[in-house]
Amino acid sequence: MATQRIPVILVTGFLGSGKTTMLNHLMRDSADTRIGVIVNDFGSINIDALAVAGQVDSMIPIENGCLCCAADATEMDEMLERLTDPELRIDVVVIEASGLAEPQSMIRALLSSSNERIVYGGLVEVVDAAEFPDTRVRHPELDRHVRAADLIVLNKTDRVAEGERRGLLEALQEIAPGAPVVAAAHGRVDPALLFDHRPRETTEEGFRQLSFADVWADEASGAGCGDDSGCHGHDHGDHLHAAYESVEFSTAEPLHPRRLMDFLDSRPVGLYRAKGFLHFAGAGREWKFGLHAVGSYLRFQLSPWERGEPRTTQLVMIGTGIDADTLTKRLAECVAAPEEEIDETHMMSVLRYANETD
Ligand SMILES: Nc1nc2c(ncn2[C@@H]2O[C@H](COP(=O)(O)OP(=O)(O)OP(=O)(O)O)[C@@H](O)[C@H]2O)c(=O)[nH]1
Repeated sequence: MATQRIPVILVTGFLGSGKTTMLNHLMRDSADTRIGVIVNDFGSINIDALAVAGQVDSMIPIENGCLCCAADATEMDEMLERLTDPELRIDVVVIEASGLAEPQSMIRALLSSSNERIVYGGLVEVVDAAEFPDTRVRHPELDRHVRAADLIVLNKTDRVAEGERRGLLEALQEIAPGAPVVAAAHGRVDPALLFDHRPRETTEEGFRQLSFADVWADEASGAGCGDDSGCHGHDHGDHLHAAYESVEFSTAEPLHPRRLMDFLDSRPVGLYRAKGFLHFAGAGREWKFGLHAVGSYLRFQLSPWERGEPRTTQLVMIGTGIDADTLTKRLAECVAAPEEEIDETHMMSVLRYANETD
């Protein structure tokens, strides 16, 4: 009897669009499905892996670099080999790409995989409804990413008015005619949209998966990677991540809430994305503050520290033209001195941005 192949679904989308949030939702809503996850983060501290840990059946984190460039077919195969080990009984594999990944390169690596236990399950592109119009101006190549998608998730619709939402849906239809688009808030999409995906079939609605030939055609038009990193066709100049850099900061010393807020309020324009966990001194010390900044958006998600969990601050900042030394120095200045008195009023500016967990 032929064994069922395991679908491998790619989740892409620009920095902070809501990929991890959607992944966590899928985990929570698919208790009957065993999901294997590959999480790729841009930076050596894998915040996304920390954010989905504990909810998945098996996970391989990949840090420090972009999977779309690191992964030639062999490397991707090694990761999939581990996740599709029959003993793990995984039903579906989801790869969360970094927010700067090149979808076509990843599709190509999957389509050329020699792993006979898998089948390419399609590309889901998450679009940030609040940021997309501006991001698209800065990065016109995002249109190409949207066109590569088998399913487009217009996320964060809670952050835009009804008229804007309609305009965005129309814009996405124009970019990718016929592609299915689903509007969502907090990544809450029906898991059946992903797992019952049949991207190899063409339907009347024009739902169609990119073929290997399409991907190579994109290569020829300049959408792929350079040869020197296991990619083919041209250089990395037009990859989103070519223009971006990441800076990491960690410390076991607690932070002063007001100084940290001063830092965030005056963060450099080029610093588009910041994420991680914060450990504050004083009134906030019992809480772990998840930090998310996307463009001008800022949110903290509070959760209690787990028993025995080391209380540390771990931050990843991603942007263009950011100066690592300056950022590191400014963050080091946010560390609270032992003799400093920190009371509840110092926490007020932080708590204004606090949210319940998604
Ligand atoms: N208001 C609102 N916030 C959202 C929604 N989806 C995600 N967020 C928030 O947006 C921030 C970024 O979400 P993530 O899921 O980490 O985004 P990501 O695409 O995984 O980010 P990167 O991996 O850095 O590219 C977090 O603060 C989320 O809580 C949404 O639909 N509405």
